[in-house]
Amino acid sequence: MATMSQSINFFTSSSSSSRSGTFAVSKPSYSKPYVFKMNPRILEKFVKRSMSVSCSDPDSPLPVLVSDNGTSGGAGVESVNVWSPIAESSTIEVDAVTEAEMKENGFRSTRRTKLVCTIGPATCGFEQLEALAVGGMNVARINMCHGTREWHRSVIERVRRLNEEKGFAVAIMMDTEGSEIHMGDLGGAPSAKAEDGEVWTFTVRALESSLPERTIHVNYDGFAEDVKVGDELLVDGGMVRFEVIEKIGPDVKCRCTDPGLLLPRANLTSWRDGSLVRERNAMLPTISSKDWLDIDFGIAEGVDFIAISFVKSAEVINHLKSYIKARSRDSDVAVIAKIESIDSLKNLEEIIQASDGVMVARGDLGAQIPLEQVPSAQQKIVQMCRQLNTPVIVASQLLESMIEYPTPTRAEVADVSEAVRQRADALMLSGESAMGQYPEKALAVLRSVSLRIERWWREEKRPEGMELPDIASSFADSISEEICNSAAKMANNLMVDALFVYTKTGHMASLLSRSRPDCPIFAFTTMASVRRHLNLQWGLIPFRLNFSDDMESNLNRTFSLLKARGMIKSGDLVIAVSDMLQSIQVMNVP
Ligand SMILES: Nc1ncnc2c1ncn2[C@@H]1O[C@H](COP(=O)(O)OP(=O)(O)OP(=O)(O)O)[C@@H](O)[C@H]1O
Ligand SMILES: CC(=O)C(=O)O
Ligand SMILES: [K+]
Ligand SMILES: [Mg+2]
Repeated sequence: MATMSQSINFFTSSSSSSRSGTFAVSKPSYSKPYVFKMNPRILEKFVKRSMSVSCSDPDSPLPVLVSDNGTSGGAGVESVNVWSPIAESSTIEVDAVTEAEMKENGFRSTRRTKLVCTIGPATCGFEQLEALAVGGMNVARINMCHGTREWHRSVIERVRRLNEEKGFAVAIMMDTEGSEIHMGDLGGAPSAKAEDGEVWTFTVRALESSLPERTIHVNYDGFAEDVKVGDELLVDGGMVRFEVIEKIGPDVKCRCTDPGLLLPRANLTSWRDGSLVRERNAMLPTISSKDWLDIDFGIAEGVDFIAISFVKSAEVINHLKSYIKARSRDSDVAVIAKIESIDSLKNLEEIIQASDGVMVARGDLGAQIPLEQVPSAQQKIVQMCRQLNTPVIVASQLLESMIEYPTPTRAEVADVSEAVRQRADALMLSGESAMGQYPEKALAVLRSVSLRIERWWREEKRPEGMELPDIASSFADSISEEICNSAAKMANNLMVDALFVYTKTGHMASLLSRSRPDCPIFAFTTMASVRRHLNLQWGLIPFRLNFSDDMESNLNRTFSLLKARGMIKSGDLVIAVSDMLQSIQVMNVP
């Protein structure tokens, strides 16, 4: 350790409410601030005189007590910058990766598109999760179709620990299984190959012992009654195809017409005369009894998002939202509607209105509508979500080949680019990160393609071309909406460096994000859970910060905190808005 010779500067602020005698210290190379405690009387004196103190004296008046790694510092510690003479709970929280990125490349070039990773056997260890967080994962998704309760709990626990220990704000999304019709788990085999012309039996029979050869269990009891001879049976939306040739009680004999690999629990759909068969299977509940148990589990574990598979109407979303409220009054679990059925496309607007977020679940969607209709459906959903201010995730097969290979195909890169160009809030990895061979590489591809396309968009100064309708439902909301629309427009016209928003609920931040401004949006919020929710939304850099109703002092404090950590500099032009004050402030960082 270097000997101590540099000075400590106190940045005082008029509103410093808690001169409790604890203040935080940071040095650029430490990811976490050091926290020192000192005699409140002495601190008060420093604060009053706004003075610089030299710590070179071993008998310095600073009785330094603790640092973040538990060792006690003291007069012998390395030189440090004291950036806030206030309680440690009032420091600013942002993850080390964002901070480092902002310092290195400037915050203008931070990534705007958010990234969701499905966690599975390839990524469930603590180090693997950390590598994903470092690689830019904003949301970790667990799919209740796979894995045990204990497994899910351990993943949630590790993500939580990662956030606590490393300062990330990775949100957790729990995805329900839904009443989809799928195959059994192939008796433990990782896959099975179906060859052209082979006859396979799909059965609803409860099989006690191991499965006979070329026999697949189907989870839906009505399967054998719903299908007819001549129907086409699609596995995973057409990865493998069969023709139904005979029905014998609970057994359905099928001949393979398109060979391929059958994966455990793969989804099944049947088609008749070019359309999806909708018999009794259309009556299955959106939320099954197993899903309700999983939802209870998710609420109890405090996940940030619950994604509902095969949503048909807004009703189920509203039903779940009131259930969540009833279960836990101050729960803020957000509900994501997965658009992956024909019915959801019919009721798209009401579903988007009712939901806190939407997922374009192209995997199953492509099994329910002809594949060539998926791109236009995606574009329509993304646009409508933006208009109604609902965050939207584009999911499935973005980099499918990277499950096996370390580089993506050109077509996959073009697909990712298109989703970024449509300005979706987030992109999602499924098998690529859950069970693929190159999860980190796949994430790196999403990251670099997003950054490149976003920059291209800004450099080309592409006109927005989207009218944003008024969405406010009250006069107060209208004011917020007008302020955010105008602030975003001003930010573009004045070419400001950043938008700042101080928001307790996150609503103002989402309204700014909706405008997709050229500059990044620094969203300051008091609650860690709001910070995690904002991590799903386009262009937001969420910070946790305790702030007051006094905007002037909030701004001064934020400037000091961010300047001291090298995240902004004097002269940067900023526009600030807040929940508390109905105004737009434009200023240079002092
Ligand atoms: N928890 C898990 N345990 C084991 N394998 C998993 C797990 N999560 C995902 N996988 C594997 O990764 C693949 C892709 O994951 P993904 O979540 O996209 O599932 P999916 O089965 O395609 O269903 P969905 O339509 O719900 O997305 C799965 O088919 C499965 O093989
Ligand atoms: C993600 C998902 O559920 C799908 O694409 O079907
Ligand atoms: K699912
Ligand atoms: Mg699906």
